[in-house]
Amino acid sequence: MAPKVLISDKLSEAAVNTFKDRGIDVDFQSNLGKDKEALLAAIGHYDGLAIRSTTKVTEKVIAAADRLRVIGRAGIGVDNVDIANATERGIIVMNTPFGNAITTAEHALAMMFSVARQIPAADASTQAGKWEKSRFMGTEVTGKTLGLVGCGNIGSIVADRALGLRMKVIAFDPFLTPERAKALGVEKVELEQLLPRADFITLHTPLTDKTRNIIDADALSKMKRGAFLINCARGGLADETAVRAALDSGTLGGAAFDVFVDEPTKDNVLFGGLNFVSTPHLGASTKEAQENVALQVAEQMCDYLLNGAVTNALNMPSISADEAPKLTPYVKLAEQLGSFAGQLTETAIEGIRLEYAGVVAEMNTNALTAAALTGLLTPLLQTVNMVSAPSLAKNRGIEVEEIKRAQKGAYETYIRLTVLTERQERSVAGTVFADGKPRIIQVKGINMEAELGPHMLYITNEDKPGFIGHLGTELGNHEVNIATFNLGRMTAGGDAICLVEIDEPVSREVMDRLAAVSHVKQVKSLAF
Ligand SMILES: NC(=O)c1ccc[n+]([C@@H]2O[C@H](COP(=O)([O-])OP(=O)(O)OC[C@H]3O[C@@H](n4cnc5c(N)ncnc54)[C@H](O)[C@@H]3O)[C@@H](O)[C@H]2O)c1
Ligand SMILES: O=C(O)[C@H](O)COP(=O)(O)O
Repeated sequence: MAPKVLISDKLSEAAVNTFKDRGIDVDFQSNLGKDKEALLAAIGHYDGLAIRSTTKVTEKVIAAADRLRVIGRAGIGVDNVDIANATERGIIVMNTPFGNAITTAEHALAMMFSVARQIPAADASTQAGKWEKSRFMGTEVTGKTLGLVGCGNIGSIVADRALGLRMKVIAFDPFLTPERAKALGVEKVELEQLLPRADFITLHTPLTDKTRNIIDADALSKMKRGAFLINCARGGLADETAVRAALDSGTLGGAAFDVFVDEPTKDNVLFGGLNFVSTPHLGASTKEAQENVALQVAEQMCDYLLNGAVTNALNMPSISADEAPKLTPYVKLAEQLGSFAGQLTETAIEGIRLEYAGVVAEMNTNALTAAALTGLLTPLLQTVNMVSAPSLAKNRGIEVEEIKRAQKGAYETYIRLTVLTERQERSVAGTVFADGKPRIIQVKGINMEAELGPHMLYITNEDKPGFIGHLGTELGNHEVNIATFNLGRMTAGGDAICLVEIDEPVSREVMDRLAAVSHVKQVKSLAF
């Protein structure tokens, strides 16, 4: 029986034709995604679900999706899909990371011109029969400074176009290397420098714990008076109430938002604000982009449903069926090493070195390097997987070096990952034990044997008596349960590292208490 796909959002007909041409049964119900009950009733009949951002693929939908094998997002953001649940159910979630980037960058620029020249208000006034020529005094963009917050796919296209408009472009993006910034023709700056310098600020980051409300009342107060703010990325990057206050007070000369905290938004605090321009999440809505993403997602879904090939999956490494059983624990190890190093690195990464020793050196190290890059980039990029990680790293100017050694050390086989930044080199190494579970065996040259759990504390300290007791008491006092505790030290009384697995993440307050424990140099919470 041919696989059956449901399209539950407004996708280009190009997707329907692709599915049909490749022999897949397709139901195109473009409004089904808006009707939760109807979606729940229907989903059990399909092997594939193709969506945009309207359909919410919740735990409930996934539970009802008995046959579902693949969810294809025709677009970039997958915030509307419960990926953890899909993964648990063995359902692949794939997206099309580049298909609508140009179109969205163009929308951000359209929004910039809209606020610079107050076009929507001038249009409404003119069509109302008024001729308010003196009311609408605009701002020329030539020679002005555009501040990008986020300089990935879309941000870098915005930068390119803005340079063509003879703007000066500055960018805040912790993952942007100086070389990449130079190649793009943008000046890499810190957020604190960007805020007071930019005449226009445009947001192009994913919504993460670090970027939520990145433009809050404090950030707005540091901006140039009368500057303009554009958000065509994700609702929640800017605090809507604070932006409204800044429009009312004149701190902001205007703001243009395509995306909102709650969507669809019918009654928003920003509506009616002075020189506030809005569009209903239209960033990706051009015929060209919609055709790109629809065609791409349909091809990817067909490849998977018909041949088992995996492209742009967010929750599955691309490994062939033969290799899978041997490689899987090492993929997990490589991803953990990357994630560990990525979470410890706070400056731009210039390169990484992967050393494969022993039996792992004979395996598909390309897949393992891709897994390490996935772990490394995941804290910063919205959608990264083993397929996209190597090219994303390359685009960002991250050099990747692989060294393979046949000889064994103390361990039969191990992987060491070294991150190279402007300031330093930092290594972390691990192995896979006979139980198939990865272990960390060395951090910054200090030996230890630690299994990584979902919530970890990484502590660097001086190896001095009393430290463990003090730390344990502090954790106990705050009801933090320790699952595992691992210590390693360079020399007796010298630098030491402590990796603690805890049952729940700890609060900022507890982190501050731990940082104050005697002999502690640094405390970080890590998530895996
Ligand atoms: N409005 C729309 O219709 C529309 C369309 C497409 C994409 N988007 C959204 O646009 C955003 C950007 O998409 P993209 O494809 O360019 O993503 P991307 O992953 O290519 O780029 C995101 C960039 O943000 C940077 N970043 C991450 N954390 C940061 C932080 N704390 N501070 C500063 N920079 C940080 C990353 O280093 C990366 O370079 C996403 O939120 C995406 O969902 C919106
Ligand atoms: O993440 C995306 O690709 C955009 O937000 C576009 O969303 P849409 O497909 O619902 O227009």
